[in-house]
Amino acid sequence: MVEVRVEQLCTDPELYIIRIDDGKIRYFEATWDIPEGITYNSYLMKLKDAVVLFDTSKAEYADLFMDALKKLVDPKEITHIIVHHTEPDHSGALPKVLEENGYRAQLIGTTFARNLLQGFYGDKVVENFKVAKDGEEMDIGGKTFRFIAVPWLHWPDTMITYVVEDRLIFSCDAGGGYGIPETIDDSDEKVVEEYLPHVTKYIVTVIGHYHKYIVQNIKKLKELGIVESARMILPGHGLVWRKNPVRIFEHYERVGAGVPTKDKVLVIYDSMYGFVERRMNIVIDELKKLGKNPIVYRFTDKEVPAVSDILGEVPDSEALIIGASTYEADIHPRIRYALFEILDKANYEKPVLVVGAFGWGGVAGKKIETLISRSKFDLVDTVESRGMPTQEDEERLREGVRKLVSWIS
Ligand SMILES: Cc1cc2nc3c(=O)[nH]c(=O)nc-3n(C[C@H](O)[C@H](O)[C@H](O)COP(=O)(O)O)c2cc1C
Repeated sequence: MVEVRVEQLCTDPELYIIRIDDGKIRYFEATWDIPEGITYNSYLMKLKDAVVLFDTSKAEYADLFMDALKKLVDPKEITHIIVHHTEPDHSGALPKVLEENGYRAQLIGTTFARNLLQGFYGDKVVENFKVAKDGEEMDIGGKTFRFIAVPWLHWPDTMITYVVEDRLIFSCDAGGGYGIPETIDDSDEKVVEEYLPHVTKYIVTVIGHYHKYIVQNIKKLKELGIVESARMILPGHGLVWRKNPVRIFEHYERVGAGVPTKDKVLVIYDSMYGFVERRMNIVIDELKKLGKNPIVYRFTDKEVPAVSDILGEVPDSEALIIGASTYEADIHPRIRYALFEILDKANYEKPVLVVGAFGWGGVAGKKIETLISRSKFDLVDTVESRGMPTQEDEERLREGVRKLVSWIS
């Protein structure tokens, strides 16, 4: 189901959110399973002699968006449209808004944003585009709007807006998450607790490839002194942060840095006929004996977990154990894909134990070893053997887990 929510966030300045709750989407960016859905947040600020729109929505929901917008303002009255990020989940409805606005509004964004919009929607859309330089300030409707570039959060075009007098941070993708929270803001702790894992999953799947920029850009914002004193952080997805605005960026920092949750070990494996699974049961048993908390994802002939969920588990794991069978002289395809995405999106300095099973010649273990050695992960050991695990295999597997655990502590 798709719904639109419009709420006034504050009276001074007069600020509204237009939130499209997309419960229809299944695969964000045509890749990431999100049964939890997503919201696209746009904001409207009415000032003395200016009406400012911050981002829009997806093209698919342009009519829904326009109907909601028209309840707040005549589109012709919009004087400025701030484009923080041009990915079409935020810019898709822009051509429609401009059409109904009669192309009167000035667009504000980075040079990259200008070029991307032109590529997506043509020349007319960028006819009245003002390029904002990093740190540049503009007086709009009697308020100081400061534009701060945050490249790679999540594209090269991305910037945030800080409204100086009101200490408001419009952060677009930075500070966003998957899910359709019941509330608009972070006032309900239960809602926040349920939402934060969706934020982690969003960070890894969407921005994970650039996760070093998360830490860098949030450091930059902190050094500018705008985070600690922010009255609200208003992202392009998910909750608005006003009870505790710093919390969302602290969460982003923790995910970006891969800060572990004590004792959490992520265990991923495939098993076609149960041989890898027998090994993983030994591994899980040993982990539990050592007081660890294994979080297990298995690919079998009955279960196929979403890789997006697996990715969301990586940043706060202390370590990973990957089990794979050899499949046509390669890594089993499900683990190959999951591993490829982990190494691309969730590449952290964390120890890894590799477990393998084969029929006639082990290849998966060696291939995983090579991939791990080229990543930030640290290979602790590879325990690979043929068919049914023997007593000796069991001892090697338990020893491998002990090595992994001593690596963590
Ligand atoms: C389609 C298929 C391809 C396989 N390819 C290989 C291979 O190239 N080399 C090999 O040593 N074993 C191969 N095997 C055997 C498996 O690696 C072996 O049976 C392993 O123990 C499977 O563990 P599992 O039942 O937990 O998946 C293959 C098995 C299947 C079903």
